[in-house]
Amino acid sequence: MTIVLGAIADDFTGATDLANNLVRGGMRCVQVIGVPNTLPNLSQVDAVVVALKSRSCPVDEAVTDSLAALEWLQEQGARQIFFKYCSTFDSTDKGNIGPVADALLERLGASQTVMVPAFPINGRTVYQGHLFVGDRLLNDSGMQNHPLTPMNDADLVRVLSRQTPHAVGLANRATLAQGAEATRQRLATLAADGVRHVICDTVEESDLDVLAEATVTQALVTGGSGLGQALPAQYRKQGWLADIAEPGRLQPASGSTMVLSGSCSRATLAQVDDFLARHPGAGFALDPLALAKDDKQWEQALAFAFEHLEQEAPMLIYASADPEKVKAAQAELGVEKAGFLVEEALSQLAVTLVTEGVGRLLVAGGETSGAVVSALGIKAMRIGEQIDPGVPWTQATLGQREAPLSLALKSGNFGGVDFFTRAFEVLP
Ligand SMILES: Nc1ncnc2c1ncn2[C@@H]1O[C@H](COP(=O)(O)OP(=O)(O)OP(=O)(O)O)[C@@H](O)[C@H]1O
Ligand SMILES: O=C(O)[C@@H](O)C(=O)CO
Repeated sequence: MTIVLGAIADDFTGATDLANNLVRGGMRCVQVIGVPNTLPNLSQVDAVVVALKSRSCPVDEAVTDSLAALEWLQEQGARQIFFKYCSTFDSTDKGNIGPVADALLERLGASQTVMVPAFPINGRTVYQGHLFVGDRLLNDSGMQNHPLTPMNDADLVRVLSRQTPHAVGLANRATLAQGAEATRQRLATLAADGVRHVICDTVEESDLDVLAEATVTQALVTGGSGLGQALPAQYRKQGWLADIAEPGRLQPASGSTMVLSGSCSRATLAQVDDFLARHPGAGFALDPLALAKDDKQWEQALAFAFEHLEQEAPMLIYASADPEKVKAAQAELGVEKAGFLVEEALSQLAVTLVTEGVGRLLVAGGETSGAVVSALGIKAMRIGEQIDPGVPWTQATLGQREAPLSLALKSGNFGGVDFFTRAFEVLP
């Protein structure tokens, strides 16, 4: 039994986002953390998403890890490879989207791939190659303040051209409106002209269906999870998928609840405020400047958490802060150290508190989720019910727990304003 789709995700929340859409498309999907040391049982699996922490690491590391994931997915017989990155194209002029896509194409012996970041249901659209978040251009959406990958240019052809030596082209909406065959022709014409990466307009969900039909036989596709919601139907048309599988049912959740947030996105800041308004006194703020001095603040956070564990009360521990505070910490500590201090503190709190009884854990932020999940030693996750578009509940088996850990990894920009409260209400 071979798998149909093998996906390589550049962060952990993006991995669960894509896995969620594949499951909602009727595929049996498993998410693994990194390349597995031991082969999981894939006999009843149609798609595997390999979650990496390769979005903001050095380019060479991102390429090496992505190629290792590709090799493993090819060994599982994947018919198509999907490189999943952020719907807001989170990257810098160094990469890592361009260099990783180039390396995957070269290893696959392919000459072209499509770049489809859009996820219209969550307000991510592309028009004439320009990325919008809602009605704002990317560089005016708040993503210009991202702590690690500030996005200051919405023109994706220009952005990607700074990351790769190869030609970047555009398949615009006028082409997509003519249907899948016209889109295929456009891609072929661009390929004949040596264009290796094609940014694809996407304004409505129907554009994703056209792109999925036009690219289902391409060795590599890349983008956000939106394309992942359209591809399963095309796999069925190809005869690669037998039936529509029901979403996996998670086991009943158990243990105390906890929210950890390292995301500084506008959406997450609003979710933090909403939680604190609903649960006065249930939040503890971490500050990287304090964390840099000594262990005092971390110990205070732990004491806060133990107090709430005893009361079985909801709790939020967060470093989420407005751009001015983030920039001040980065100015004093450096971007990388500030980020590391927060990720380290949150991940170590997660390890201690899961051992002490937390069984329902919500983590906000992709890099933050990567640090927490890796510190917990999680190797694979089952995908459950969707909470909001792009964010499902998942479950993972941990050595130290009899019952599985219920885990929601929330992409920074996703989820309704009441997400930190409502997520636990929809958990089975
Ligand atoms: N107060 C702070 N000062 C400086 N850096 C911070 C602060 N709080 C969080 N960070 C860092 O900012 C980064 C946030 O990235 P993360 O990917 O976790 O969130 P996000 O980008 O909003 O989520 P996503 O990637 O899912 O969109 C992390 O490295 C985190 O450690
Ligand atoms: O596509 C998105 O926006 C998310 O899945 C993501 O990548 C968050 O890091």
